[in-house]
Amino acid sequence: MAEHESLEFGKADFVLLDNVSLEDFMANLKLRFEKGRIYSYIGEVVVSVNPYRSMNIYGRDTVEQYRGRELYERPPHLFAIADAAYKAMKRRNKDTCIVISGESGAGKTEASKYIMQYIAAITNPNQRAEVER
Ligand SMILES: Nc1ncnc2c1ncn2[C@@H]1O[C@H](COP(=O)(O)OP(=O)(O)OP(=O)(O)O)[C@@H](O)[C@H]1O
Repeated sequence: MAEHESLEFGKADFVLLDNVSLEDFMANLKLRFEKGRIYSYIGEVVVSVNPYRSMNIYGRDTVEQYRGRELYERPPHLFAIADAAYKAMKRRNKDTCIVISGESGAGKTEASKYIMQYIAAITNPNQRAEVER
């Protein structure tokens, strides 16, 4: 069983909840957060909880785990969404967007920075200069 499927960390995707109620949603979110899992999915949407502490989950090694993978192959992460958007953009040759929503202080700006960092890391050096610009 993959690490992110282990029940020890709660359900990685809220669509797998047996009973969809606010109580069960919050209990799963809390369990995951307490185990250091700040990201979860609702299908193709990432739910993020602001950890307010530095997490060692955005490094080069993590980038490599997500590069070119499908969404459900790895534990929920912003990098999985970034990769899916990048792949969709290349496949369709059309602009793509990622919608980030949440209340003030939820971590939207940080999330957008990690997404851009990921895109910069996986594009080739010529494109990277343009992404960084
Ligand atoms: N992934 C993260 N890891 C660690 N700390 C984080 C993370 N995301 C947010 N934070 C912390 O929370 C603070 C607020 O996050 P951020 O500025 O991204 O919120 P925001 O949703 O853009 O807020 P606003 O809507 O008010 O601009 C950051 O300065 C940082 O300290």
